[in-house]
Amino acid sequence: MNNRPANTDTIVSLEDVSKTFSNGTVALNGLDLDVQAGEFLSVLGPSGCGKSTALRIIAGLAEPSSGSVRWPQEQTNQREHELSFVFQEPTLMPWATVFENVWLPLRLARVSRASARDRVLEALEMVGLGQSADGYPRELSGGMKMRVSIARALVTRPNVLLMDEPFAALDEITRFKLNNDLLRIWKAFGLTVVFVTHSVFESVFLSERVAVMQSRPGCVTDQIEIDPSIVRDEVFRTSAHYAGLCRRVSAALHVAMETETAAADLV
Ligand SMILES: Nc1ncnc2c1ncn2[C@@H]1O[C@H](COP(=O)(O)OP(=O)(O)OP(=O)(O)O)[C@@H](O)[C@H]1O
Repeated sequence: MNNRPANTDTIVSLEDVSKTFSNGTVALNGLDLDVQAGEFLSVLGPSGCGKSTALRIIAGLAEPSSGSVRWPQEQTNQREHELSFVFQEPTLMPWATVFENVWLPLRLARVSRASARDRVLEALEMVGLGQSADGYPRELSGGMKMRVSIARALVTRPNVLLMDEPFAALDEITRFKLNNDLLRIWKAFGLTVVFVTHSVFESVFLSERVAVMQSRPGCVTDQIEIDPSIVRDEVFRTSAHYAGLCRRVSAALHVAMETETAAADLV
Protein backbone atom coordinates (compact mmCIF):
# COMPACT_ATOMS: atom_id res chain seq x y z
CA MET A 1 0.00 0.00 0.00
CA ASN A 2 1.46 3.34 -1.02
CA ASN A 3 0.72 6.07 1.51
CA ARG A 4 3.16 8.61 0.14
CA PRO A 5 1.41 11.94 -0.45
CA ALA A 6 1.43 12.70 -4.17
CA ASN A 7 2.71 16.03 -5.46
CA THR A 8 -0.39 17.81 -6.80
CA ASP A 9 1.33 18.17 -10.18
CA THR A 10 2.16 14.47 -10.41
CA ILE A 11 0.33 12.84 -13.27
CA VAL A 12 1.62 9.31 -12.67
CA SER A 13 3.67 7.91 -9.85
CA LEU A 14 5.54 4.60 -9.89
CA GLU A 15 6.68 3.45 -6.49
CA ASP A 16 8.88 0.47 -5.72
CA VAL A 17 7.78 -1.17 -8.96
CA SER A 18 9.16 -4.57 -9.87
CA LYS A 19 8.53 -6.72 -12.90
CA THR A 20 9.57 -10.35 -13.18
CA PHE A 21 8.62 -12.08 -16.42
CA SER A 22 7.33 -15.65 -16.48
CA ASN A 23 10.74 -16.92 -17.63
CA GLY A 24 12.28 -15.54 -14.41
CA THR A 25 13.85 -12.39 -15.92
CA VAL A 26 13.77 -9.60 -13.36
CA ALA A 27 13.35 -6.57 -15.61
CA LEU A 28 12.60 -4.02 -12.88
CA ASN A 29 13.11 -3.90 -9.15
CA GLY A 30 12.64 -0.95 -6.82
CA LEU A 31 11.77 1.48 -9.60
CA ASP A 32 10.58 4.87 -8.31
CA LEU A 33 9.53 7.49 -10.82
CA ASP A 34 7.10 10.41 -10.69
CA VAL A 35 6.00 12.11 -13.90
CA GLN A 36 4.86 15.71 -13.53
CA ALA A 37 1.96 17.09 -15.54
CA GLY A 38 3.15 18.95 -18.61
CA GLU A 39 6.80 17.99 -18.36
CA PHE A 40 9.07 16.48 -20.99
CA LEU A 41 10.78 13.58 -19.25
CA SER A 42 13.34 11.35 -20.90
CA VAL A 43 14.17 7.90 -19.59
CA LEU A 44 17.73 7.03 -20.51
CA GLY A 45 19.56 3.79 -19.91
CA PRO A 46 21.56 0.96 -21.44
CA SER A 47 19.93 -1.68 -23.59
CA GLY A 48 17.85 -4.12 -21.58
CA CYS A 49 17.60 -2.00 -18.42
CA GLY A 50 13.81 -2.08 -18.50
CA LYS A 51 12.93 1.26 -20.12
CA SER A 52 10.28 -0.23 -22.41
CA THR A 53 8.91 -2.36 -19.60
CA ALA A 54 8.53 0.73 -17.41
CA LEU A 55 6.79 2.58 -20.25
CA ARG A 56 4.47 -0.34 -20.91
CA ILE A 57 3.57 -0.43 -17.22
CA ILE A 58 2.75 3.30 -17.31
CA ALA A 59 0.61 2.64 -20.39
CA GLY A 60 -1.22 -0.20 -18.66
CA LEU A 61 0.05 -2.61 -21.33
CA ALA A 62 1.85 -4.62 -18.63
CA GLU A 63 1.17 -5.13 -14.95
CA PRO A 64 3.89 -4.68 -12.34
CA SER A 65 4.71 -7.79 -10.30
CA SER A 66 4.75 -5.60 -7.19
CA GLY A 67 4.74 -1.94 -6.28
CA SER A 68 2.22 0.70 -7.21
CA VAL A 69 1.31 2.82 -10.22
CA ARG A 70 -0.91 5.73 -9.26
CA TRP A 71 -2.60 8.44 -11.30
CA PRO A 72 -3.26 10.98 -8.54
CA GLN A 73 -5.29 13.31 -10.75
CA GLU A 74 -7.63 10.60 -12.00
CA GLN A 75 -11.07 10.47 -10.44
CA THR A 76 -12.18 7.53 -12.53
CA ASN A 77 -10.40 4.82 -14.45
CA GLN A 78 -10.56 6.70 -17.77
CA ARG A 79 -6.88 7.11 -18.38
CA GLU A 80 -6.66 4.94 -21.49
CA HIS A 81 -8.51 7.66 -23.38
CA GLU A 82 -5.86 10.22 -22.52
CA LEU A 83 -2.72 8.19 -23.26
CA SER A 84 -1.07 7.62 -26.60
CA PHE A 85 1.92 5.45 -27.38
CA VAL A 86 4.48 5.88 -30.17
CA PHE A 87 6.71 2.87 -30.87
CA GLN A 88 10.11 2.71 -32.56
CA GLU A 89 8.50 1.17 -35.65
CA PRO A 90 5.80 3.34 -37.22
CA THR A 91 3.66 0.17 -37.77
CA LEU A 92 1.46 1.69 -40.46
CA MET A 93 -1.09 -0.32 -42.44
CA PRO A 94 0.49 -0.49 -45.94
CA TRP A 95 -2.84 -0.95 -47.72
CA ALA A 96 -4.39 2.14 -46.15
CA THR A 97 -3.86 5.80 -46.97
CA VAL A 98 -2.13 8.20 -44.61
CA PHE A 99 -5.56 9.57 -43.69
CA GLU A 100 -6.89 6.09 -42.91
CA ASN A 101 -3.84 5.23 -40.82
CA VAL A 102 -4.31 8.34 -38.69
CA TRP A 103 -8.07 7.81 -38.50
CA LEU A 104 -7.58 4.28 -37.07
CA PRO A 105 -7.78 5.05 -33.30
CA LEU A 106 -10.92 7.13 -33.87
CA ARG A 107 -12.36 4.49 -36.17
CA LEU A 108 -11.83 1.90 -33.43
CA ALA A 109 -13.74 4.29 -31.16
CA ARG A 110 -16.55 4.24 -33.79
CA VAL A 111 -15.95 7.78 -35.06
CA SER A 112 -16.96 7.94 -38.74
CA ARG A 113 -14.61 9.12 -41.47
CA ALA A 114 -16.64 12.31 -41.92
CA SER A 115 -16.71 13.11 -38.20
CA ALA A 116 -13.00 12.31 -37.83
CA ARG A 117 -11.93 14.36 -40.86
CA ASP A 118 -11.12 17.64 -39.15
CA ARG A 119 -9.20 15.97 -36.34
CA VAL A 120 -7.23 13.75 -38.72
CA LEU A 121 -6.30 16.71 -40.92
CA GLU A 122 -5.39 18.80 -37.87
CA ALA A 123 -3.08 16.02 -36.60
CA LEU A 124 -1.49 15.72 -40.07
CA GLU A 125 -1.00 19.50 -40.26
CA MET A 126 0.63 19.36 -36.84
CA VAL A 127 3.31 16.96 -38.10
CA GLY A 128 3.76 18.80 -41.41
CA LEU A 129 1.91 16.25 -43.54
CA GLY A 130 -1.21 18.23 -44.35
CA GLN A 131 -0.64 17.62 -48.08
CA SER A 132 -0.04 13.86 -47.78
CA ALA A 133 -3.41 12.60 -46.53
CA ASP A 134 -4.14 10.64 -49.72
CA GLY A 135 -0.68 9.09 -50.02
CA TYR A 136 0.28 5.54 -49.05
CA PRO A 137 3.01 4.52 -46.58
CA ARG A 138 5.18 3.06 -49.40
CA GLU A 139 5.46 6.57 -50.87
CA LEU A 140 6.87 8.01 -47.63
CA SER A 141 10.39 8.30 -46.24
CA GLY A 142 11.21 6.82 -42.82
CA GLY A 143 10.87 10.24 -41.20
CA MET A 144 7.49 10.84 -42.84
CA LYS A 145 6.25 7.43 -41.69
CA MET A 146 7.21 8.37 -38.14
CA ARG A 147 5.34 11.65 -38.56
CA VAL A 148 2.23 9.67 -39.54
CA SER A 149 2.72 7.51 -36.47
CA ILE A 150 2.92 10.64 -34.29
CA ALA A 151 -0.18 12.11 -35.98
CA ARG A 152 -2.02 8.85 -35.25
CA ALA A 153 -1.02 9.21 -31.59
CA LEU A 154 -2.17 12.84 -31.48
CA VAL A 155 -5.52 12.34 -33.19
CA THR A 156 -7.17 11.19 -29.96
CA ARG A 157 -5.95 14.41 -28.30
CA PRO A 158 -4.11 12.66 -25.47
CA ASN A 159 -2.66 14.54 -22.54
CA VAL A 160 0.14 11.99 -22.05
CA LEU A 161 2.36 10.86 -24.91
CA LEU A 162 4.55 7.81 -24.27
CA MET A 163 7.34 7.38 -26.82
CA ASP A 164 9.58 4.32 -26.99
CA GLU A 165 12.76 5.23 -28.91
CA PRO A 166 10.68 6.70 -31.73
CA PHE A 167 13.60 8.19 -33.67
CA ALA A 168 16.24 5.50 -33.08
CA ALA A 169 16.06 4.15 -36.62
CA LEU A 170 16.24 7.53 -38.34
CA ASP A 171 19.24 9.34 -39.76
CA GLU A 172 20.60 12.23 -37.72
CA ILE A 173 19.25 15.08 -39.86
CA THR A 174 15.73 13.62 -39.87
CA ARG A 175 16.05 12.99 -36.16
CA PHE A 176 17.01 16.60 -35.46
CA LYS A 177 14.01 17.82 -37.47
CA LEU A 178 11.66 15.50 -35.63
CA ASN A 179 13.16 16.59 -32.30
CA ASN A 180 12.29 20.20 -33.17
CA ASP A 181 8.79 19.27 -34.31
CA LEU A 182 8.16 17.16 -31.24
CA LEU A 183 9.05 20.09 -28.98
CA ARG A 184 6.67 22.32 -30.92
CA ILE A 185 3.87 19.71 -30.63
CA TRP A 186 4.57 19.18 -26.92
CA LYS A 187 4.11 22.90 -26.29
CA ALA A 188 1.14 23.35 -28.65
CA PHE A 189 -0.85 20.49 -27.08
CA GLY A 190 0.32 21.06 -23.49
CA LEU A 191 1.33 17.38 -23.44
CA THR A 192 3.13 15.39 -20.81
CA VAL A 193 5.81 13.41 -22.68
CA VAL A 194 7.71 10.37 -21.41
CA PHE A 195 10.40 9.67 -23.98
CA VAL A 196 12.56 6.55 -23.87
CA THR A 197 15.94 6.89 -25.55
CA HIS A 198 19.46 5.48 -25.68
CA SER A 199 20.82 8.84 -26.69
CA VAL A 200 22.37 11.21 -24.16
CA PHE A 201 22.36 13.99 -26.79
CA GLU A 202 18.71 13.55 -27.64
CA SER A 203 17.63 13.35 -23.99
CA VAL A 204 19.44 16.60 -23.12
CA PHE A 205 18.14 18.46 -26.16
CA LEU A 206 14.52 17.52 -25.55
CA SER A 207 13.96 17.19 -21.85
CA GLU A 208 13.28 19.16 -18.74
CA ARG A 209 14.37 16.11 -16.75
CA VAL A 210 16.37 13.01 -17.57
CA ALA A 211 15.79 9.87 -15.47
CA VAL A 212 18.83 7.59 -15.76
CA MET A 213 18.28 3.85 -15.34
CA GLN A 214 20.58 0.95 -14.59
CA SER A 215 19.88 -2.67 -15.39
CA ARG A 216 20.02 -5.89 -13.38
CA PRO A 217 17.71 -4.95 -11.86
CA GLY A 218 16.22 -2.00 -13.72
CA CYS A 219 15.69 1.04 -11.55
CA VAL A 220 16.22 4.80 -11.66
CA THR A 221 19.65 5.75 -10.34
CA ASP A 222 19.75 9.48 -11.03
CA GLN A 223 17.57 12.32 -12.24
CA ILE A 224 19.03 15.39 -13.88
CA GLU A 225 16.98 18.56 -14.15
CA ILE A 226 17.50 20.72 -17.23
CA ASP A 227 16.49 24.36 -17.00
CA PRO A 228 13.08 24.53 -18.72
CA SER A 229 13.68 28.14 -19.75
CA ILE A 230 16.43 27.12 -22.18
CA VAL A 231 15.34 27.70 -25.77
CA ARG A 232 15.92 24.40 -27.57
CA ASP A 233 17.24 25.57 -30.91
CA GLU A 234 20.32 25.14 -33.07
CA VAL A 235 22.21 27.71 -30.97
CA PHE A 236 21.61 25.54 -27.90
CA ARG A 237 22.52 22.37 -29.81
CA THR A 238 25.97 23.73 -30.58
CA SER A 239 26.55 25.56 -27.28
CA ALA A 240 29.06 24.87 -24.52
CA HIS A 241 26.12 24.72 -22.13
CA TYR A 242 24.58 21.84 -24.09
CA ALA A 243 27.94 20.04 -24.22
CA GLY A 244 28.30 20.48 -20.45
CA LEU A 245 24.82 19.07 -19.79
CA CYS A 246 25.59 16.11 -22.08
CA ARG A 247 28.78 15.44 -20.10
CA ARG A 248 26.80 15.53 -16.87
CA VAL A 249 24.12 13.12 -18.11
CA SER A 250 26.76 10.91 -19.68
CA ALA A 251 28.60 10.71 -16.33
CA ALA A 252 25.33 9.69 -14.60
CA LEU A 253 24.86 6.98 -17.23
CA HIS A 254 28.39 5.70 -16.64
CA VAL A 255 27.77 5.53 -12.89
CA ALA A 256 24.56 3.57 -13.61
CA MET A 257 26.48 1.15 -15.82
CA GLU A 258 29.27 0.72 -13.25
CA THR A 259 26.66 -0.02 -10.56
CA GLU A 260 25.22 -2.63 -12.89
CA THR A 261 28.64 -4.21 -13.51
CA ALA A 262 29.36 -4.28 -9.77
CA ALA A 263 25.97 -5.93 -9.11
CA ALA A 264 26.66 -8.53 -11.80
CA ASP A 265 30.10 -9.24 -10.26
CA LEU A 266 28.43 -10.04 -6.94
CA VAL A 267 26.23 -12.73 -8.52
N1 LIG B 1 8.04 -10.52 -22.51
C1 LIG B 1 9.23 -10.72 -21.96
N2 LIG B 1 9.57 -11.93 -21.45
C2 LIG B 1 10.76 -12.13 -20.89
N3 LIG B 1 11.72 -11.21 -20.75
C3 LIG B 1 11.45 -9.99 -21.25
C4 LIG B 1 10.20 -9.68 -21.87
N4 LIG B 1 10.22 -8.37 -22.25
C5 LIG B 1 11.43 -7.88 -21.89
N5 LIG B 1 12.17 -8.86 -21.28
C6 LIG B 1 13.50 -8.71 -20.71
O1 LIG B 1 13.41 -7.70 -19.69
C7 LIG B 1 14.56 -6.90 -19.70
C8 LIG B 1 14.16 -5.45 -19.92
O2 LIG B 1 13.66 -5.32 -21.25
P1 LIG B 1 13.19 -3.94 -21.86
O3 LIG B 1 12.79 -4.19 -23.27
O4 LIG B 1 12.21 -3.31 -20.95
O5 LIG B 1 14.54 -3.10 -21.80
P2 LIG B 1 14.96 -1.77 -22.59
O6 LIG B 1 15.77 -0.97 -21.64
O7 LIG B 1 13.75 -1.12 -23.14
O8 LIG B 1 15.86 -2.37 -23.74
P3 LIG B 1 16.24 -1.74 -25.17
O9 LIG B 1 16.85 -0.42 -24.88
O10 LIG B 1 17.21 -2.71 -25.75
O11 LIG B 1 14.95 -1.63 -25.95
C9 LIG B 1 15.49 -7.45 -20.76
O12 LIG B 1 16.38 -8.36 -20.15
C10 LIG B 1 14.54 -8.20 -21.68
O13 LIG B 1 15.19 -9.27 -22.34
